[in-house]
Amino acid sequence: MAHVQESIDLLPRWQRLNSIELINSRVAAIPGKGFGLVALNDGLQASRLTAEDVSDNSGHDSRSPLIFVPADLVLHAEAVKEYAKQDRNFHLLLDAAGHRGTRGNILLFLIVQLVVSSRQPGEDRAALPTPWTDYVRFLPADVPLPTMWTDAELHLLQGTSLESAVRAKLLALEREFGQLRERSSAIPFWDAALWNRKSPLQLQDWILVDAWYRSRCLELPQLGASMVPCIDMANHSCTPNAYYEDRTAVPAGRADAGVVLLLRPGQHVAALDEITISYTGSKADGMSVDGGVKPASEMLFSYGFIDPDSVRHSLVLSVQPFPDDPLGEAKRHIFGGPAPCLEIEHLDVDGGKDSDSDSDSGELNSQLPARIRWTCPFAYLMCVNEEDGLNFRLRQQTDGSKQLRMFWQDNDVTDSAREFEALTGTHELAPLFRLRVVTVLQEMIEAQLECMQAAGGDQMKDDSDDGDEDEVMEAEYEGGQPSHGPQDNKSDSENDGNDENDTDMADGNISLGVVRNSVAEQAAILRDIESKILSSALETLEAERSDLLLNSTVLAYLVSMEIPQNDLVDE
Ligand SMILES: C[S@@+](CC[C@H](N)C(=O)[O-])C[C@H]1O[C@@H](n2cnc3c(N)ncnc32)[C@H](O)[C@@H]1O
Repeated sequence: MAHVQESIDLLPRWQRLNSIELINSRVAAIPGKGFGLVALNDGLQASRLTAEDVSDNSGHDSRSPLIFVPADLVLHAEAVKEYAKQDRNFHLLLDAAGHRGTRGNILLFLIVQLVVSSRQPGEDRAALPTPWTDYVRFLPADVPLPTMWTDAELHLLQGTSLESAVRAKLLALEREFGQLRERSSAIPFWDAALWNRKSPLQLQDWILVDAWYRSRCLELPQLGASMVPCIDMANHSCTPNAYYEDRTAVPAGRADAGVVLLLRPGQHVAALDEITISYTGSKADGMSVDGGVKPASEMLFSYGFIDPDSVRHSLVLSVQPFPDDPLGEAKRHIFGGPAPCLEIEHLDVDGGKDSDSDSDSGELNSQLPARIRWTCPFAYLMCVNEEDGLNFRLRQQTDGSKQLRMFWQDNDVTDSAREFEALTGTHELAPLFRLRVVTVLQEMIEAQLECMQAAGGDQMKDDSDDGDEDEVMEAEYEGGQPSHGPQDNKSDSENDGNDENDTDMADGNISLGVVRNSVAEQAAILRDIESKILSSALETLEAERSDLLLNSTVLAYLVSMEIPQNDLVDE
C-alpha cells in the first residue's frame, strides 16, 4: 500500500481545523532530521524570545505553551477503545486481533487510519475517519529505524549488539503481520477492506506504523504511552530548550485539557531557532528518568540516529550455555527468563570522548577507578559443573508432577540461580571459578569483535567520509530482493526536510544492496562506540585474568590437575 506523504504546507490548516495551537512556533524542514519545530517571532527579527517573553506575548502565566494539543487528539490506549465504541467494524477487528496491549492497539488504529487515508477513488471507507486519518499523511514514509533499512544496510550491524535485536524485531513484526492477516481475513468486511483491495496491506506498512510508534511515542504520566500530533514533530537534543507536559488531568471536557510543549525556564530562542526536546530525559533539569542518556544501540533502534554526545557507553550481548555442556539445558531452564546476557558499561567516557583524551570528562572518572563495569549472572552458572558440586534432581510434587531442582554443594539453590556469583564467591575455589568466568567472557568478546571486523564496516565508513558527492553506495553485498526499505514516492516539497534522502530515494525506492550515507554513518557510529567498549572490556578482563593466574588457589589447582592455563574452561 502506498503511503504518500502530504505536503507539510498543509499542516497549519489541519492544526486550525483541530484546534491545535502553535504559539511562536511552526513545523519546518530541518536538514538531516526530516521536519522539526522552529521558533517564530512575529516579525521581531532581532529580538530574542525567553520563556518570560513568550508569556508576555500570550498574556498567560509564565508556563504558557509553545504548542497546545487538545486531549481528544492524543492517541493512547483508552482513545483506541473509545474509537472502537464508535466504529463497530473496528471493534470487531480489535476483538479479532486480541487486544494486544497499548502498542498493539495503537498500531492497529494507525494501520486502519493509513488504509482510510489512502482510499482510492471508488473504494468504500474502511472505518470512521478521525483527525488521525489526515495526520498520518504528514508522517514520514521513510523512518530511519533499522527495521526499515535495506538488507545491505542491515549487514552493517554485523557484530554489533543490534544485529540480533533487529533480526528478532523483524521476525516479531512479520509474525504480528501474519496474525493480523489471518485473523482479519476471517472477517469478510476486513478481508475486503485490507486484503482484497486494489492496493492491499503489506508487511512494509506494518513495519512503518511500528516505526512511527517507536520513534514518536511519548510517555505521559496520565495517559501512558501516547502519540501527540505536532508535538511529535519536535526533534531531540541533549541540550533541549523545550519539554512537554501532560495537562490532561483537569476535569473532563475542559477546553484546556491537553498536552503542551513549553519552553524551558531561562531558555532563549531566537527566530528560526530549532525547538528541541530530550528523548531520554535531560541531566540539566532533573527531568531525567535514566540519567539523561540511553545506550547508542537503543537510540538507533528506537529513533534511527545516535547523538554521540549524549549516549550511555554500554551494550548488552546475549549469552548461551556451552553447546557441549550436558547440564546446559537444565541450567538455562532453572535460570529462567529474562534471557541470559552480558552487560558491559564503559564508565569513564563522557560526550563520546575517552577519558584518555579528556582529563575533565565525566564525574564518574574521578569517583570510580574502574573503566569497565560488567555483569553476567549466567556466566557463573555456566562455569561450574558436577565435579564442582553442581547437580540437578527431579522432585516429585504432591500433585504427581515432577519439578527440576538445582543443588550447589548439596544445598537446594533453585531459587538463587541468578546469584551464582555470590554462591561461588564463598567457595574455597572462588578465584578459579572467577577465572573461568573471565576467560569465557573474554572469548565471547573476542568473537564479537572478530565478527564486527569481518563485516568490513570500517571500509564503509571510510567510503562515506571521503567527500564523495555520491550519496548512495552500492554495498559489496550479495543478497536477494531487499526485504525491507521504504517504498513510497515523495514529491519534491514533501522531501523538503530530507536532503540526504532526496538522493537516497531518487526514484522513491531503495533497491538491492543500496546503502544510504546517512545510514552508513549511523551504523559506523554504533560500531565505533561498541568496538571501543568491547576492546576496553577485553583489556579489563585480560588484566584480571593475568592477576588470577598468579593466585595461589588457582596455581595449586592447575598443578594438582595438570591443566595448561589456557584450558581452564574446556576442562
Ligand atoms: C518524534 S520524530 C521528530 C519529527 C521528525 N523529524 C519528522 O520529520 O517527522 C523523531 C524522528 O526525528 C528524527 N530526529 C529527531 N531528532 C534527531 C536528531 N537529533 N538527529 C537526527 N534525527 C533526529 C529521527 O528520524 C527520529 O526518529
